Amino acid sequence: MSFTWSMLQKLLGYTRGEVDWVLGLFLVVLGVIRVVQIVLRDRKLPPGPWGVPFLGYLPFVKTPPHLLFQKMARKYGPTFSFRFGSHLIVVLSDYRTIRNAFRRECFSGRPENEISQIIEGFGLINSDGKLWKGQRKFLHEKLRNFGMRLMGQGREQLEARIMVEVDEFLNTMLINRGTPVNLSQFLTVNISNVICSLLMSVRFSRDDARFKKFTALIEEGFRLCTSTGSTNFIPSLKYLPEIKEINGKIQQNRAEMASFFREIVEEHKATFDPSNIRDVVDSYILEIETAKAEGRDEFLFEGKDPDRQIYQILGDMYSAGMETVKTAMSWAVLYMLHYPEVLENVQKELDQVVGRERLPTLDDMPNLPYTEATVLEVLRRACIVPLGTTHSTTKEVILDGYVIPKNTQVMPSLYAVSMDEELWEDPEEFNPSRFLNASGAVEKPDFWMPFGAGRRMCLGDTLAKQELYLFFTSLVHCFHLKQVEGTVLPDLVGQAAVTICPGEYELIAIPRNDDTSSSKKTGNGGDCAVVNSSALSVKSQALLSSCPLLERRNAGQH
Ligand code: HEM
Repeated sequence: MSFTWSMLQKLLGYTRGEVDWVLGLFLVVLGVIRVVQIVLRDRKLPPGPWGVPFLGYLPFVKTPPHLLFQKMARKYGPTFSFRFGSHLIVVLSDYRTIRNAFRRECFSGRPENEISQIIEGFGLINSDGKLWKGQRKFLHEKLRNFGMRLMGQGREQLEARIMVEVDEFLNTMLINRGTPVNLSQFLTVNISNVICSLLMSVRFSRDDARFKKFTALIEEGFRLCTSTGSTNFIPSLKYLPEIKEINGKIQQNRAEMASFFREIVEEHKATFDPSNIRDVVDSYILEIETAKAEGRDEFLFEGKDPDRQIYQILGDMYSAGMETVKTAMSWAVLYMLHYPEVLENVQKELDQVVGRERLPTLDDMPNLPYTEATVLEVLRRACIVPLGTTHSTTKEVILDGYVIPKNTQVMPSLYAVSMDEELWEDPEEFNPSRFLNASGAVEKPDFWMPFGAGRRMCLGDTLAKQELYLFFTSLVHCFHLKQVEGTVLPDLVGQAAVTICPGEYELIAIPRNDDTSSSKKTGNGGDCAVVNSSALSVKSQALLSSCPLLERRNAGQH
């Protein structure tokens, strides 16, 4: 150091004190220029709090982020910004702004972070650009072919698939009638089976060791990724030994998931018949073959390993489509226990429209406005995915007069929208009638958006709505639902992570036909004409026998 000083002194012909002074001034000027640059740049950003150097606003996050962001929107306005570590975050809380922004391609990127580096751009949820666009279009089209559509041909195919699981779920409830049950545990296998059968023609039984392993891996994956969330904002944390260890476990967890999916894909390849496309895996195998034959495999996967892409798609669709629907169902039942008068109204409507001899179908939905409104209200009030997914800007953009730089993380505060007092009267209140107009028909406003909006809106919203409707209506049509005496129900605030889940609870289900004279004996020794609907069994059997993969696992060979 002293060598540098003396060199400088000699070179410039100044004294030591003068060099110190000039250098000091130079550093101050640099500092001032940087501050002015930041102020000028940030002046065009949406307003927001400052935070502290290096960590930004992270140390101030003491409440669940969706609640904090709702408060911040009241203080800074519906579009605000702050820094988490080195990342600039913009939160949108106004439904018009969310819709306007997310319909633009420049808001459809995904942030670069630890997880995206591990995933390496595979799959759908964490990919972006041309690859994401191609995958989303392809999956959207294939899922529609498998009946994921609101109207028209093919819808009954998906309905039959869901009803196979509803049937089994109701029978499990029947076996356990009159005793306290944890609904969420019973739902896991049947909701998993809907998405697994659609994706890869796999159905598990509750006690299947592979199912237990599979769900344990998914749950562990979620937990591990959440525990390293801070590295997404402060990347240097990844060098800490604990974080290194967790990242190693994430890699190991992913390798085990990949070997599970590899087995499924190899089995599909061995039994593949292009004239009988059974599921999403078959659709991919066919598309890859065709693309290769036509020399356009580059277009489909941008040169990436096609099998790895299928594994990631299966993992993405399963993790996005299983926990969310199960959580929505658990909320729906918890709301019914908190609001028994709503449950009674739903049951009355079902009795009048559907009758006591069969289960509700999708075709009944237009004639069940109060029931449909109840499902809409559960999705609004529970707001299962409170902050949607994090988007990223692919270039500098102007939104509502603000300049948002490239690579800014943009979060939709769906929770703030569903609890906005200017949009909803008494938003805290659970009130299905808010979705009914003066003539009693369902009216769904533009600001009902539990599935997000725009280009990256939920890909499974139709399936989710149909599953929720069929599981929920079938359950309440067949059973009285009661709180277990001497227990306290969980509150309606829930526990927040990526999704908001209700606390654990048990309930007692009593078959509704127990108290009518039209009871029939079921194979399980319970009394419930509706659960024993023979029309349902015919549909379910037809679906099961149409696909040997489904039939085999159902017969318990795995
Ligand atoms: C009640 C159930 C569900 C809710 C509340 C829900 C909600 C959401 C939300 C809010 C987003 C993010 C939208 C955004 O940030 O712009 C999303 C994305 C997504 N959802 Fe769902 N979802 C549900 C069920 C499902 C199901 C059943 C599937 C699959 C079959 C699914 C597949 C996806 C996928 C793949 C994405 C990411 C789309 C992309 O990145 O392009 N979701 N969902």
